[in-house]
Amino acid sequence: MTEALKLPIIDLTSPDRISTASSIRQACIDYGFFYLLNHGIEEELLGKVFEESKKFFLLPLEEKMKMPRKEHRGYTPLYAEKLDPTSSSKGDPKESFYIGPLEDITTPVNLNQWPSEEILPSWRRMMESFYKKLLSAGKRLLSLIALALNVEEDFFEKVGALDKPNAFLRLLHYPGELGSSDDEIYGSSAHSDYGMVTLLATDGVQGLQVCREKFKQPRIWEDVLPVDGALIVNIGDIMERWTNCLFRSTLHRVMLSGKERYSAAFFLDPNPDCMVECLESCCSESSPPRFPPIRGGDYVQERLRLTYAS
Ligand SMILES: O=C(O)CCC(=O)C(=O)O
Ligand SMILES: [Fe+2]
Repeated sequence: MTEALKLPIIDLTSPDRISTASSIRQACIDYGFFYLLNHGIEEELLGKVFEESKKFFLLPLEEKMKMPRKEHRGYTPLYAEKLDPTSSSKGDPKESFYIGPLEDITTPVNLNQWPSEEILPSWRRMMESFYKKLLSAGKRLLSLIALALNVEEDFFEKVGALDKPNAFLRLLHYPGELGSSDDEIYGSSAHSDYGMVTLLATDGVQGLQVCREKFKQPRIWEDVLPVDGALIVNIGDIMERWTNCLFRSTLHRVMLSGKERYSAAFFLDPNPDCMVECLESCCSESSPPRFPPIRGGDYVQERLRLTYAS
């Protein structure tokens, strides 16, 4: 049995930033998840993004396989990824498409791959516009998160996290038909996200679940229902490290229901060279740093290597 969780709702445009920051702090301590309203992504754009996403995933496999995931950009077919590396399944039954930074960070050429304009004419323009708006919402949110952590609101800029952040937009498609093995009910198996924050849009089909106590057995899973007009935001492992586990990077998964599902996750990771080191406001003599400092890029790289290992 699962219960639906009543997550806090945060308004990105609220003029009372101090009270918003305080609500964010509580949400990140209690759940590591919240809903975000007034994020600046119009419903019309979101509708078009899902339409275009659907068109892409409907292409023949051989067309999609012309852009296999390379440098973490492009298409991943069904079962390519196993988010829970301890699971015995052959991989997660979902397909996806990754779009990386529009402005490249370490290379002179942009590494993104795009479907041909002849096949999907407005696809690239639409996804680029979506990416930019998500990045802008993410940056505004991080200034509130900084306030929530009792540091200056431009903290994440000052430490270099937001100077060309390593942000990835991932379009996801979960199939409508259920597979034959027991493991195939998990469209995304249990995992936490790797970066600072994730902003998630869904097509309204239910499936996301969270487990608030990741170290407790048996695990208790609660549904996160879609809320009209809201993005679902969650804290990632890098933020958990920064905050010495004050903010939780909560375990989550997607259950397949037999109903096709589309979603789009925006993983806002810091610039790879940014050092992630316990905030002074999150440690004390009685609560020393739990993790050594690490380069953001090294941390994320290792996590990705594990999920795409087999
Ligand atoms: O599709 C979803 O609702 C969530 C996907 C997810 O958690 C992920 O890709 O990290
Ligand atoms: Fe996730």
